[in-house]
Amino acid sequence: MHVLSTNNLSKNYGTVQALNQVNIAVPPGAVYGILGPNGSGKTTLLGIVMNVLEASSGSYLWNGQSGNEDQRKRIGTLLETPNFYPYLSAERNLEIAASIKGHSTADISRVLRIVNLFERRQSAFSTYSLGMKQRLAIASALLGDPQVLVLDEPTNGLDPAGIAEIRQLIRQLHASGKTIIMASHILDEVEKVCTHVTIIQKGNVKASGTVNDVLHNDGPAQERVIEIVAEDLQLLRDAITGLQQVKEVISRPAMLQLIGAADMTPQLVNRYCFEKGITLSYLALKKKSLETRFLEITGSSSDQ
Ligand SMILES: Nc1ncnc2c1ncn2[C@@H]1O[C@H](COP(=O)(O)OP(=O)(O)OP(=O)(O)O)[C@@H](O)[C@H]1O
Repeated sequence: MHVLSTNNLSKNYGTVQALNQVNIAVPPGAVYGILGPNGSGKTTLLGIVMNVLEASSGSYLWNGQSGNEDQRKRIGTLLETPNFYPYLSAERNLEIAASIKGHSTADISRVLRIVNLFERRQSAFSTYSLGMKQRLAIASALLGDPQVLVLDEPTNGLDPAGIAEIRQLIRQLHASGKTIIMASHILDEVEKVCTHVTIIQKGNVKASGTVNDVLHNDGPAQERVIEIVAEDLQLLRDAITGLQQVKEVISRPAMLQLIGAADMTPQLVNRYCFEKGITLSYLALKKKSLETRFLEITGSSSDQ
C-alpha cells in the first residue's frame, strides 16, 4: 500500500491553475522528491495533502485512507520556516513545540540527538547557524516519532555547509526507515537524496518514477556520446567517419566525440577501429547529463 496517493488533484487560485490533475504514489520507505521550478505548484500540493489548503477537485489517501486529523498528527511536517523564540534555548523551544502539538516532552532529547544538536541544546536559538536552525525545525517535525515526514524545500536559503548537513540528515532518516516527501527546485538535490521523483511544471506532472528511471534513463531511442582518443586523431577521424552508426564526429581538444543512437556501442567502435588498424588509447561512453535529461522532460530550464 502507498503511504500517500493522490487522485487527479487540481487546485485553482482564481484564474491561476496551480495544480492540474496531479497523481503521485509514494511507496513506503521512499524519499520522494517533488521537483519543479518556483511557482510550479509544489507547496500547493504539499499544503493540500497536509490539509492546510483545500483542493478544487480530486482526492488523496494516506495509507489507503482518506486523511483525518489523527493520521495527520502522525506525519511530521516542515512546510514553512517555524517560529522559534530567538532568546530561548533549543530545548525550551522544543518543549513549547511539543506542548502545542500534544507530544510528550520526554521525546526531546531523542530528537535533539538525531539532528545532532544535543550538545548545543542549552544555546539560545539566535546563536544557531542557519543549518542548525533548520535542523532544529526538523527535530520539531520528528517529535512523536512520525513514520512519515513532509518537508517543503528543506535546504532553501542555506549555505553549502548547511545544505550538506540537511542532506546528510535526510539520508540518515531514510536509513532509519522513515518515508520522506520533500519539495525541491534543485535537480542535483533530488538526485543526491531522493529515491523517487515527480517532476512538476505549471501544475502538471511531467514525469514520475524512481530517480534512476526518470533522470538517468536515456531510453533506447536517445542519443549517446562516445569519446575516443588515438595517437593520430586525424587518421582516427577519417576512419571513424566511415562507421555507419556514427551520426556525427566532433573534434574536441585531444579527443573525438562521436554522436550516435543506442546501436553505436563502445564494443562496435572499438572493434571497427581495431579492424582499421587503429589502437584506441581511450574510449568512454558518456551518460547524458542530468541537466540535459531534465530539459528534455520539462522542455525548458526557465519556463515554469
Ligand atoms: N494564495 C495564492 N493566491 C493566488 N495564487 C497563488 C497562491 N498561492 C500560490 N499561487 C500561485 O500558484 C502557483 C503555484 O504556487 P506554489 O507556491 O504551489 O508553487 P511552488 O512550486 O511551491 O513554488 P515555490 O518554490 O516558489 O514555493 C504559482 O503560480 C503561484 O503564484
